[in-house]
Amino acid sequence: MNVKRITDTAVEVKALSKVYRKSKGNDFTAVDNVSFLVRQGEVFGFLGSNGAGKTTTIKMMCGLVTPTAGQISLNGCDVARQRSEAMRQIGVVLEGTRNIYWPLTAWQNLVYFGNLKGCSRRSIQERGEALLRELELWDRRNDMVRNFSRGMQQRVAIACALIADPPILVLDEPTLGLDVEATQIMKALLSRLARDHGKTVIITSHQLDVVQELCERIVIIHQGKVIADQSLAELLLLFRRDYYQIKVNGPFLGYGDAQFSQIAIKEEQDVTLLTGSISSQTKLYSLLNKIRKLGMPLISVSPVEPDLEDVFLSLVKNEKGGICYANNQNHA
Ligand SMILES: Nc1ncnc2c1ncn2[C@@H]1O[C@H](COP(=O)(O)OP(=O)(O)OP(=O)(O)O)[C@@H](O)[C@H]1O
Repeated sequence: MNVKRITDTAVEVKALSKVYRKSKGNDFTAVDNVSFLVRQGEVFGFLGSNGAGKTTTIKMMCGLVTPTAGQISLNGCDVARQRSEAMRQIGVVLEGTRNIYWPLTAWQNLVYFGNLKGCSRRSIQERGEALLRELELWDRRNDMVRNFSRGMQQRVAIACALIADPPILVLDEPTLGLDVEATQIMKALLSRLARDHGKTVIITSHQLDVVQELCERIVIIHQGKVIADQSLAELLLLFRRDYYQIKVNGPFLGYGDAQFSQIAIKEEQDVTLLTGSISSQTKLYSLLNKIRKLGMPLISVSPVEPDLEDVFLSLVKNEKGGICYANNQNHA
């Protein structure tokens, strides 16, 4: 049992915490006792609202931030104690930073990062060509990346992260700022990397439709703590029985009313859609009563299948945080 778990696990994050020391003792806990596993070869989603602690966790995984407590192991190599071996396991593309050099060509970037990671000249030539062909950039290899579209720059960054052939690839917001076509290309690429090349792909994203399409398993963190750790299928089932959509005519008139605090509100042309987890008939009738009192004409009430965005909002909006804690770490 143990052996299977060790060989199957690509990333093990155990009781990880990060406290940022601030002046006058105002310390801030960005990551709070976080544990999760990522299996080899899976596409894994690491989700959370702004400021939840995702980037801090990822930076600890790739050795850029030192944890206050806890351990991270990458394919069995401890990031703190076997640093160089652990770093050989992982390629990272961080969001909001220049992961590649804009005045260099795509090819020069690959050579630069290949050298930095200690790859031989031959392996840079062979792997660099294979990567650029796979990412459909071979014909543009001699163009400066400054002149590339954002989607192409993102693909060059992924090629550079993969030049030393690490088994784990971590991508922070891989589809941010990409148009529909570039997003499709990126999604297909990430699926292929896991399916055909056996890579473990970890992504963070606020684009939950992308995550829903790609990821087999998902961890959600909120205020530094894990609030869900499930397969996508299990997450989607969490609120299935008590998820309703209420359709009313006209604009929403209940902003600021606490009764709607956990309901997603979407105004669409002449109608408003109120969607959320309504866990009892009493709550449903009380909500309908409120809608009547506010003078919003009711069109329909129907049970709906929640998507990942609905589930995410229900978990994160839950005032008690953690009450919906959904955990399934049984990977054996
Ligand atoms: N170097 C730092 N010093 C102090 N606080 C920091 C530092 N880096 C991050 N934080 C704080 O830690 C918290 C978590 O930040 P982090 O960047 O990990 O969140 P995130 O989940 O990646 O958010 P986003 O989705 O907005 O990128 C935030 O409140 C942030 O302000």
